[in-house]
Amino acid sequence: MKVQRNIYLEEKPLPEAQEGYLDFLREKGALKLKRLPEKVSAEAACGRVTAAPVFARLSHPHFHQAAMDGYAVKAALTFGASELAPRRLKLGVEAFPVDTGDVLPEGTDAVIMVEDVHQLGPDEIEIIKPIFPYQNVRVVGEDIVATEMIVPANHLLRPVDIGALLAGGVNEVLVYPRPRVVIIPTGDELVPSGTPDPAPGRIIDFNSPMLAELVREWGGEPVRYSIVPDDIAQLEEAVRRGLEEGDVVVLNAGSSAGREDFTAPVLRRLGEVFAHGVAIKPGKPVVLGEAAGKPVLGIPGYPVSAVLAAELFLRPVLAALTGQEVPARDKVRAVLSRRVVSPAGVEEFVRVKLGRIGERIVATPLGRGAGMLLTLVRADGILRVPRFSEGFEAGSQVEVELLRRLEEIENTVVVIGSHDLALDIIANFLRLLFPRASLSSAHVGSLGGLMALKRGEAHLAGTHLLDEETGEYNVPHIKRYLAGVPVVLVNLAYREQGFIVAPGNPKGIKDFEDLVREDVRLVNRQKGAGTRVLLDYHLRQRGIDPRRIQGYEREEYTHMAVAAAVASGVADVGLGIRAAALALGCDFVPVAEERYDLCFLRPYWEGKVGEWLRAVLDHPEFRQAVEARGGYDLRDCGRVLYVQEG
Ligand SMILES: Nc1nc2c(c(=O)[nH]1)N[C@H]1C(S)=C(S)[C@@H](COP(=O)(O)OP(=O)(O)OC[C@H]3O[C@@H](n4cnc5c(N)ncnc54)[C@H](O)[C@@H]3O)O[C@H]1N2
Ligand code: MOO
Repeated sequence: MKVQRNIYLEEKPLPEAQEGYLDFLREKGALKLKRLPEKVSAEAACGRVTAAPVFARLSHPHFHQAAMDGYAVKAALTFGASELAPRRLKLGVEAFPVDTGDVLPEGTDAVIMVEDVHQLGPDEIEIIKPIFPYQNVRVVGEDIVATEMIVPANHLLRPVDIGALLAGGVNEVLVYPRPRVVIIPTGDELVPSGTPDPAPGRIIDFNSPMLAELVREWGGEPVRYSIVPDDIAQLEEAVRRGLEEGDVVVLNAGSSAGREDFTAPVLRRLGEVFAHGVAIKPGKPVVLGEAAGKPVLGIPGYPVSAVLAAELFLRPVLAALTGQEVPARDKVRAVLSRRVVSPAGVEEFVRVKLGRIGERIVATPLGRGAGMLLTLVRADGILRVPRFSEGFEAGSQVEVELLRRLEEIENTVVVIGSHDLALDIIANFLRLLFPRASLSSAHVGSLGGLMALKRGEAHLAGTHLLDEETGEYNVPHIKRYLAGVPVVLVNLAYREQGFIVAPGNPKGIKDFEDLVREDVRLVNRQKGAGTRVLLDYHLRQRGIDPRRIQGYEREEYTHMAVAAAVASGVADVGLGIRAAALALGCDFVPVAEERYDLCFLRPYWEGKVGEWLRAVLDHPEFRQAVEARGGYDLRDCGRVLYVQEG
């Protein structure tokens, strides 16, 4: 393949970029470590990769060993023994007591198990069947024969390998040095991780520690440099030093097209750029190059892009430097719960949550932003949308690469619906009480949750939907939207809803009438959210036209997002729960008590999911933890409020 150079923010297809980069590095002699293999003690060699085959120095066992407790004998003496003609053997002359692992005494070649022997007296035993030569004996080299190869070159040493090396008398082993990866964080805005309260505009350098741990996980030795400002001369200096000290140099950020994105220019000065820009999302502006015979990579700054680009490009380089290949991830077939639209022309990596609902594994896409690291923390798998696809429809069968073991996914409780802080507390107690269980929650509003139940995409939904006609919570909506679906409705809590306002309530907001004031900006919840229904209900009762409210169109998906908008001054008021206001230091003006319930699909309430959740809801410490958040009343927590037949 012809190597293309110096193309600025091109969009190389992924397979071409991955294979092409390794070919490019190979041609440049940059896929070979410049440091020589080193000898390390076998005991400390786990996780290292052998640079040469390892041959046994000793046999194991290295002497004939008794394999059983009993008497060592010369087998020939026992031939012909039977019940009718028992054979007597003189102790210390013909038979010698031995224990498992003992050296076989001179002149003997078999061991009679102690169970097969009659002790006739202190000096004599009797047997009633013969024994064959080498029966119950571990002969020299039974396990390992001296000179035999224990492991080949390019072998990643595991605990069993270490055992075998030591058994074979090999105490030192020649391994590749761990590829030393110099990580250079760049950017004027960065402050070192651990900085307690970064000023606005300052960003904690959390990528370097994260990339360092990935490097370690992939068998490399990370070397973290301190933050380099956006200055081309200083960056060049850092890269030069990195090329001297390291086997691979990774620059983190400055890879895109911004005014201060110097990675590619520096690399062009010191070496060669193979690609700048790959048709992937996230991770597009990755820079792949070489300088001084060593791989140099520019990893984008957004954290999800950084992890993905490192996985796709750095990991294979580290593997190749020690003769390894990157293991493929396991895959699972899943049904997509929501539509995924993706731009054609790039291969997109969509993070998904997975859960088993009945017969199917359901995949729910998580947030797509390249800066949303928590989505990667919560992801169970990655759905790849191919380059020339525009995405997948809801309900389609897709293949998902697993980030967690399938067993964990089988034990995941899937909650979809309205957001409540108590769900996080449930997740925590679930883990404490049942270590193999976990809870995954997606926030799509109360109505969205009921619809997800109807489609069989969750075990349960969190819901607080007020019926405007009857003033009753949840049951009328369940009858309307889940007719014919067997469900069990269980109370989680009553909670206070009210106005979340800035500390001290500077705008003096007391009632819904205040929302139409000119100096008041609202932050709203999305349509279908129970809190939105509550707001609209009160507005209608008072005959207030929502169009008169500033910010009515501005929608957020969680109570915490509403509180954050108020706390940051983007809005003056939002309707939400007291706990969210307290959590972000806002003030709270209560307006209503509402009922927040959990609606289970009945088979899951009756199965292990219900068993787990009943244990959590009944747990006194769980109740205390929820009440401590403020604004919750758990008087009916765990009570079944409504059962619907199928
Ligand atoms: N005009 C264009 N702008 C951008 C493009 C583009 O193609 N044209 N690509 C976008 C994409 S996609 C990505 S990804 C980013 C990549 O940006 P850079 O690699 O140049 O990184 P920065 O701009 O310096 O930072 C982006 C972002 O990441 C944060 N960051 C950087 N380093 C760290 C670190 N060590 N720890 C934590 N966070 C870090 C940084 O503060 C920014 O928020 O460019 C888009 N723009
Ligand atoms: O492609 Mo960038 O890497 O999405 O955020």
